Order: sequence, then structure tokens, then C-alpha cells
Amino acid sequence: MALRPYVVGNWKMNGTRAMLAEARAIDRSAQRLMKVEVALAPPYTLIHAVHREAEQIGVGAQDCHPSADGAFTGDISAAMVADAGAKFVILGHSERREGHGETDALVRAKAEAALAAGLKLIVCCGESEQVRDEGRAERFVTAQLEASLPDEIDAADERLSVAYEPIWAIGTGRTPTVADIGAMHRAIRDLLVSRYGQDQGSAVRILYGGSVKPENARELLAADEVGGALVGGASLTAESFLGIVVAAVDLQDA
Ligand SMILES: O=C[C@H](O)COP(=O)(O)O
Repeated sequence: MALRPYVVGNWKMNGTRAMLAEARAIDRSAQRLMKVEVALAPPYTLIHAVHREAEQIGVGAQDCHPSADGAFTGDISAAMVADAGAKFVILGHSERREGHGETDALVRAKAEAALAAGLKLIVCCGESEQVRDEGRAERFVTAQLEASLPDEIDAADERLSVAYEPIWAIGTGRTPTVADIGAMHRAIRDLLVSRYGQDQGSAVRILYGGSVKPENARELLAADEVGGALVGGASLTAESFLGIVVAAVDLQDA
């Protein structure tokens, strides 16, 4: 892996101020683990507080609105999360696509808004179990991603990462085989290179997400073209999240 592996914790709708102790513990250990880039995406309500705690780790948001401002009750713009201390935003997570009807076009509009606000992006993609069973996972995921990505990226400052998260692996304890992850990540890499050119397309980190735990992290992170992990449940305690970070460090050292 040319770039440092990127291990990102997505807290989803979990966390009150009591969880700041976990963020602090992760941050203080991440200091000793410089070979890996570590970040957390807490709920909106904790972005500023985690940002204040964080000396080493990155802080991001789990979504943003495509408009810069306006009459959108309950929504949060990219500039607002940046103002709260976020440096990146996760977009197009399957829980947003499924639970909030987000289309590829909306994800793309959010991506453009986030770039305009100076944020980095983690754009998510992934197939359902039915799509995988029908043997069209790669076609589905690459088409979904192609329609969700921003037009242009600046690879020099690593503005874009992609997260491949098979929906059937999220929170289930099930994962694809290492061979299947490698095949999907290669297909995504081909798409990125044809979309952005060799240099920029090669510099995008492709994260794997879906039931990553300390016990399986080393194996999953070693799959072809895997540049890190997007972690849900196992990012909620410092102990389990750091177990994944340590696996990524070990792999770098191997
Ligand atoms: O964003 C994270 C993913 O949805 C993975 O969640 P999980 O690690 O709980 O399976």
C-alpha cells in the first residue's frame, strides 16, 4: 500500500458526551501508531467535542446536506460540519441510501458540496445480498459508485476515499472472502483510474467495511487493493477499535 492505511470509526447514531473518554483513549494511542491514519465520525452532536479532544486523529461527519444553507429544518451543511471541526464526511452510506432514500445523484451533489466546503470525502458503495446472489455485485457496485462520485478530485491532498461495504456484511458478523473483497476492490480501482486517470485514480484509498473486528482485521486489510477499514460497531470502544488499528500497523510492519 503506497499510502498510509486509513482506519475510520463510524459511530452511527451512538454516543453522548460520556463516550468522549473513548475518543480520548483512541487519540492518545493513535499518537504511538503513526503508520496508520486514524479517524472517527461521531454523530453531529459530538463533532466539536471530539475535535477538541483530538490531537492525532481526524474527525469527520456521517453526512451533510447538498445545499450551502437555507430553509432545511433539521439538516446540516458541509460548511457547518467543517466549522464544528470536521475534516471529512462519509457520504452515501447504505443506511442513508436505504433509510433516507438517498439516490446516487444526491450523493454526488453532497460530494460536490463537501468538496466546495474544503472537506475530504469517504464515498460508500455496496451491494445487497440479493444482488450478490444474482452474480451482479461488481456491475452494481461500480455503476453505483460511478454515479455517486464527484466530477473532479485533487489526488495530491487525498481528498477522496471510497468505502466498499456489502450491505449484508454490515453489523452481521459475516464478511466476504478475501478473494471476493480483492476482486471488488480491483474493479473499483479500475473504475477510479478510468474516471480520474492513472495518477489520481491510483491514489484513492479504497476502504473495506462490514463486520471488521480486531480478530479479522489483519486478514481483511491484507486483501488486494484494501487501503483501510470503515468500522461501525467495533469502533465504539477504544479497546476494540485500537485492536483494528494495531492490526493495520502490524501489517505495515510485516
Ligand atoms: O460504516 C461502517 C459500516 O457500516 C460497518 O459497520 P459494522 O462494522 O458494524 O459492520
